[in-house]
Amino acid sequence: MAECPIWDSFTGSVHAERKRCIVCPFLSNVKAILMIELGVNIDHIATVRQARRTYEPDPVIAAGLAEQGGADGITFHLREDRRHIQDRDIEILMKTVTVKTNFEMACADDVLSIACNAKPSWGLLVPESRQEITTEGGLDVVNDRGRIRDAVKRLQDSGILTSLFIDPDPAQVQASVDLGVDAVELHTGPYALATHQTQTTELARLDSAGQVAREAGIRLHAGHGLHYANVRPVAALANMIELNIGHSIVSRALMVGMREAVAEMRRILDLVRSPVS
Ligand SMILES: CC(=O)[C@@H](O)[C@H](O)COP(=O)(O)O
Ligand SMILES: NCC(=O)COP(=O)(O)O
Repeated sequence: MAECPIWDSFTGSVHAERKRCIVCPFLSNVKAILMIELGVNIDHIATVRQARRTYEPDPVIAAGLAEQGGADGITFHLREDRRHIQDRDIEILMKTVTVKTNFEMACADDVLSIACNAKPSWGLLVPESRQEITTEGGLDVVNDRGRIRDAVKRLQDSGILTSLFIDPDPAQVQASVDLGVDAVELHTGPYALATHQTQTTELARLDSAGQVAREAGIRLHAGHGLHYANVRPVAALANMIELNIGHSIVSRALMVGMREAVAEMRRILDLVRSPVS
């Protein structure tokens, strides 16, 4: 069977001839219509643990509970400052997670080396600065092509599917496509922070950026700041394949537990794509 985005997402393999394949775009469309993949980011389980520099709560256990709640993938961001996820977490997660692993990192030599050794399903390159409270924007692929291309190649040479965290800007999407990545993850922070009046505009930006990805036949992902009340319009965007959500799920998990918090988000996403919705 020729490997295609659907086959890729289940096996983590890459369809080398996707560019010329006439089946892939069709199957990718079918999959995007049928289901949204939920990547659960467990960073902020580790934030609580690091508040005391202790052993609990353990993001590894949270990942297992997230899987039981219906996560299609586990996302973790090994920051250069190690403010939350630790190298130890990566080592154990790679031995215990049974769904897709999505390793977020800056284009930095040390974390790239760790990722290439760990060999997660996906590597998501994100911008990073020590002073930021959280990720503030997307990668500037248009103006930083060389450094990003080198990081993408290192991951691809290790057999890792690659994605770039970018602002919803068609030029950034096209620059990402030109680097040969397997997906782009659109930064939904501005959408999440938008007022009722500007949210429609932000959604339109996400949709127009997503159109470039769709036409190029690469996977369309989104994340940052999504929560139970604002996720549906983003999930409903044409050909949206995967959402990565962390802070809001972990916040809900503090009240109802990780498994239930993930299951609640799963139910919302399934309603968005079910024929009855
Ligand atoms: C890129 C992104 O939005 C998240 O995946 C990121 O990992 C947020 O985590 P921080 O809270 O560490 O910025
Ligand atoms: N890449 C986005 C992600 O993994 C989760 O971001 P957030 O939901 O914690 O803001």
